[in-house]
Amino acid sequence: MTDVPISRIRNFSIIAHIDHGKSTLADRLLQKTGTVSDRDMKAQFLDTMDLERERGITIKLQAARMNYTARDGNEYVLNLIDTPGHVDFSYEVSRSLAACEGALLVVDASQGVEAQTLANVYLALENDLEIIPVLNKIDLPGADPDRIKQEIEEIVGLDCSAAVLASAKEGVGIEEILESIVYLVPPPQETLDQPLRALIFDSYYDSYRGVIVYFRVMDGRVCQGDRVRLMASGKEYEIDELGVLSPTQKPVDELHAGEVGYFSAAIKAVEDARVGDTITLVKAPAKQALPGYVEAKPMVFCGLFPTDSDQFEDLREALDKLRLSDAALQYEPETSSAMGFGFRCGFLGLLHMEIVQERLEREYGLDLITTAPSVIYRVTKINGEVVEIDNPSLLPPPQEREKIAEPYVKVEMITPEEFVGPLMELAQSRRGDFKDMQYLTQGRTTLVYEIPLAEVVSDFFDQMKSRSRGYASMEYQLVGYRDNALVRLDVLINGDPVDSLATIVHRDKAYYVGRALVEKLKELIPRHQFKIPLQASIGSRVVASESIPALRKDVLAKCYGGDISRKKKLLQKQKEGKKRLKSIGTVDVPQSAFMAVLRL
Ligand SMILES: Nc1nc2c(ncn2[C@@H]2O[C@H](COP(=O)(O)OP(=O)(O)OP(=O)(O)O)[C@@H](O)[C@H]2O)c(=O)[nH]1
Repeated sequence: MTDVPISRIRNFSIIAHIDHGKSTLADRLLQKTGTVSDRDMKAQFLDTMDLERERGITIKLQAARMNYTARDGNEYVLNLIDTPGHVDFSYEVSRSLAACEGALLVVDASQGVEAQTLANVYLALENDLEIIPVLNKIDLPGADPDRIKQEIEEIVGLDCSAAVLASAKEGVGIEEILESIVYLVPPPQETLDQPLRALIFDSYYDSYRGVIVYFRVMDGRVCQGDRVRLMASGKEYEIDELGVLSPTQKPVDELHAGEVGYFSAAIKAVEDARVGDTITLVKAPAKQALPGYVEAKPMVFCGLFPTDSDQFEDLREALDKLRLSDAALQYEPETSSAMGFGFRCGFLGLLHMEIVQERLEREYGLDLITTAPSVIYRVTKINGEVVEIDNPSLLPPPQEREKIAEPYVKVEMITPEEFVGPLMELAQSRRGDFKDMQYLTQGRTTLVYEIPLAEVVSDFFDQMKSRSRGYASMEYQLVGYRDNALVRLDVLINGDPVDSLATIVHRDKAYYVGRALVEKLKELIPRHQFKIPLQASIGSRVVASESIPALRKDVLAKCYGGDISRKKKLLQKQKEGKKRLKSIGTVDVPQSAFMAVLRL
């Protein structure tokens, strides 16, 4: 593949808000360049994971190499590097953008700029990319490209005179987009003579070949069979297979500066070849790694417990396997007096957490109880020691604590004007500090707040969507830690403290949260044959209490008459209903109770 001159290579990615048409556009580009024949065109080629397709979101980024003969008669190689569309994965987005010289900014011409779009445009600008605005969905009756152009110019400060009007669905404007990429996106730099440096922008685990690493060669060249070193991990490997993605894997002998490809090298787990790491040659190593490598750090934690304690080892195996393909997933064994043996797991964010839970249940057939998500608190003890706590039940007792700090995020929301009131109310009810408000075009507004992360990881996103009837979008980033008057709220069921229901809350909200929590639990825990007291307490002080009255439930009561098979069916049904219950002392508590604290 080295016959491609660097001047004819273009590396680009697509930035878009969810549903603005990124995948549809990528499909069209692959079709138009003949990279994928129409016959092979599976809808949305770039999203391969089942889960992604079902949820319609892009989680893992991938790449595709296209050959395009431009109007100037020359043949170009266009590498499309896909980016994940969710804030949890913004580090991966930034690395894939670092592998490009340009980006298509796809905006739905009937909807306009959204928070996610903005966040990714800023990442692209930080990486000095040439940005080409594309106004998609111009076939829609509500499309108003001129207004959206103006909006992009005002908000992003991007010249939209060369913006392309397109309909990915109907194949309009596709050639213009390809021509813009050729003419506007700069070619990679000529750095063939320098020692090899290649940037890993993605990797995935293949059970037969080990980890497959996707990379962009920044300097020098790499050949099949070369011995390479990953500069951050320090590990060395011999390349088994080197190739390009067209878009399926196709082996080649060599890749040089500017090119995008993959290699496999019997790498056992993705954590050995992390996104952002630099590949160099063992025999002629580069002096300095490429900038920007960071190890992804989990922000959200929760406990995962098998409903059936016999499944503990299965859960461990499943987590070990998932970890091979997900370097950001962290876990360690946790023992809870209420839930037994399980794992405390760390995730990049809420979506990441949901994806992992769903995969564990779906792909590994596990039946799990999940505790409410928590963040990392920084506790300064009286003796001056600072400890980080990701599990409320491990908070040192009050007499040992001097102060507790919690992480804050800057939340940026974009919303139609009429929802500004409800959204401000929401942010304030979540202890948010107002920072900024700006009017955009056409009655839309940006709202900026600093809010404790703990308040955002509960159902903030869902609330924002429901209060804005789905129209608002948001984005957040960590801004640091702040001391607050925080306390641990314990929950006692039938007199037993349930460690997995403990939460850390602001002192001013403790009474309210405690009250709401016991009321919710009363609703969620089924009646038993005895009365169950429910209490919320701070230390030994009970702040709220309720009780679930006793009930004698005889499912066979309705079944007078002697139909034995019907009786059996009812008993079986009752047994099934008991799955996903956890016995706390003598009380069966359903999964929903552990998440109750989220929905207060
Ligand atoms: N009318 C119209 N619909 C389009 C156009 N492009 C995409 N769509 C539709 O918009 C929806 C979202 O398109 P996708 O391509 O999945 O959007 P996406 O940006 O890839 O979404 P994520 O993968 O979730 O980030 C789909 O139902 C598409 O059929 C277009 O030009 N016109």
